[in-house]
Amino acid sequence: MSTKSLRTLTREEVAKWIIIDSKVYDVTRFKDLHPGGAAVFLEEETSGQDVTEAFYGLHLHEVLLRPQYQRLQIGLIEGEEPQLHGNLTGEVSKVPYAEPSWLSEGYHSAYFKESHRQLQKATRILVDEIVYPDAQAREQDGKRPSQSVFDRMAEVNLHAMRMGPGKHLQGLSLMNGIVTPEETTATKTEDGKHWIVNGHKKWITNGM
Ligand code: HEM
Repeated sequence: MSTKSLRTLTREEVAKWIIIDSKVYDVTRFKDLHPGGAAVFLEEETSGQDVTEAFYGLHLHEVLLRPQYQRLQIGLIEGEEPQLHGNLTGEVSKVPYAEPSWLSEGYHSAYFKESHRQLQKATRILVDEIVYPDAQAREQDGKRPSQSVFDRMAEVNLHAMRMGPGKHLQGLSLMNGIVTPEETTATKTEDGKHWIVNGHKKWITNGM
């Protein structure tokens, strides 16, 4: 007979485990705190079962990424790999209408060029990697956003860009040089009758 000491489990305990995308969660203690009620975990088709479909029908993937729920995971089903991932860093969401149309696949815009896409992507990476994790952690401890987040935003001159176009952008490297601030000049012709405008006009009220 094997001498390996095994943990003794009650049938009730095992029934409190559920599988979501190959990950095993122990919801014994959590069940009474569950916003959707404890009853869902006691049903025959939930307790001890693979509830991936039911879970994703009622929750966002992000729920499982919250630290207090990550802690509920006690294991992984042998030989299986989780298949469902949230948004990858910097990627555009594939959820219909979750993104502005100019970012969606197959959409061509007369206004947005490659440089706009590069700026959008770099900004999203910064938000995904620096801003979002800090926001989640501050949500937990109730403290103010970390100074390091503001510093990283300032490094790429994000604060300056958020103030819109203007002189304050002159000479700055924006988002590590992805965007170059343009200077528009207006000089009078020699006869003083006309203006010569150099640069790009981005907005024309009433199209006039
Ligand atoms: C580890 C497992 C689970 C966790 C961490 C969890 C967490 C949560 C959270 C945080 C909410 C609040 C709403 C939200 O933020 O989305 C919620 C709501 C809910 N959950 Fe769960 N849940 C789990 C499993 C399940 C399962 C297996 C079912 C059913 C089969 C279920 C059914 C519901 C229902 C019915 C609601 C209420 C939805 C509403 O009011 O619109 N949950 N759950």
